[in-house]
Amino acid sequence: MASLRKRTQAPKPANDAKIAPKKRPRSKKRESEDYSDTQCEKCGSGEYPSELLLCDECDRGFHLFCLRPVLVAVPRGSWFCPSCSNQPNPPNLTLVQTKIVDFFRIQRSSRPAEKLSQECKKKRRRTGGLVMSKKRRKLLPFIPTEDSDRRLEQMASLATALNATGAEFSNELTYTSGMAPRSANCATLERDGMQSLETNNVIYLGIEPFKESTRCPPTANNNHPRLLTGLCCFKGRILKILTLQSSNFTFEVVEELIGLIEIDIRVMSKDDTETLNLCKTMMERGEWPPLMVVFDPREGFTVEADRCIRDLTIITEYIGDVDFLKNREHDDGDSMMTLLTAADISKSLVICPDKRSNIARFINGINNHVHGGKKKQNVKCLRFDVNGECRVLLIASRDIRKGERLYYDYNGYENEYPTEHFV
Ligand SMILES: C[S@@+](CC[C@H](N)C(=O)[O-])C[C@H]1O[C@@H](n2cnc3c(N)ncnc32)[C@H](O)[C@@H]1O
Repeated sequence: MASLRKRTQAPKPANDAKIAPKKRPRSKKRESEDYSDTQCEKCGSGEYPSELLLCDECDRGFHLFCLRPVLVAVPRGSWFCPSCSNQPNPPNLTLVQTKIVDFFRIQRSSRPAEKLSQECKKKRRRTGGLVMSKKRRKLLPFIPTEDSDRRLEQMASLATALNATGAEFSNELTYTSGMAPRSANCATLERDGMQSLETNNVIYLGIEPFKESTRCPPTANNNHPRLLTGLCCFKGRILKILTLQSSNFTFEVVEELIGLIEIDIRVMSKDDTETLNLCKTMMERGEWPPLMVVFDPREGFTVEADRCIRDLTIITEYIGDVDFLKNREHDDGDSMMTLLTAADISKSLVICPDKRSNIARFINGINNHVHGGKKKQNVKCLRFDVNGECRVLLIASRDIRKGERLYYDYNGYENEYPTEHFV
């Protein structure tokens, strides 16, 4: 089975075996040839042969990690090196802006865009300014750039990146025949419990050990059947709940979660759902998040903040075709995202943004293997239960300066996504 390289915030599925990338399988006529002395054209070394990729045209070798941008998996099908492929590098970043409105299917609204901006600011005022305990902080809507010409440039940059990668724009998860139906996206199936935007559950990830059966903590919502399994915090300790009986409020702790050093405190409420909907409505009307897609020779496409963005601001939802994980075991896409990790692995879902997507798939990842990699992180990837369906959001995890590049951790609880060669 090919290695399934996907970004995920969920624990690694039990049957998802990790296999190092293999040397590219050669076509039959080359079967007899000896490649043992192949060297990488970039670094000149023949080391790490399992990461050496051979060009199907010139037969020269390239380490996956020496390519720019870095390749994280051996591509399926033919692969041509930079000189044999016709792809310009960097790609041409010009796009006729008159087509932008059609490209993004912007609605010509009877309600002026400024009105939405005001609504958005009013909402921020309600939550901003106050000194609140961290667990009461709410998600914030993004604030679009005021200059409409600049917004067009932002949209053009995304349209260009989407065109270059052959993807169509979409701002909603898509359910296509032959893939997972919408009914498969059922948050109750989530193995580790989801946070509901409808409830007030507080999820903490921490480092303290704990092992015993105990009374249900007040933070767990006993009326909520979705939380029969999940994580919760009790007196500062992190518990993974196996059973939660609403009659006597007891639960069994199956696992202590040690080593999840990220302290993550979120209160989800109806307000957050409203905020998410506001962001979507703004985008439908051309009130765009202040983000610019740029091309970097080392990182490929990457996303920059085009104005300052405050901590906890919704940056974007992760969008693409929803499919069963089992259908994607041989997919070499580097942008697959976990949507649902079900106890029954055949029901687990992923988001595949290769055909339809938005700006989320161009946001780059931190290097999990270098000291200071985490410092670059300014975005968090969070999964939510929104009205019974799983959704993935990218949210600012601190204040972000104008011009700063956005990065998040492609690996949640495991290090399945290979980031060791990331800048
Ligand atoms: C989800 S895509 C992100 C967008 C991508 N840069 C592109 O051009 O389409 C993930 C891929 O981006 C590249 N990438 C992401 N983060 C990176 C980093 N910090 N350094 C170098 N390459 C990175 C890797 O090639 C990875 O396979």
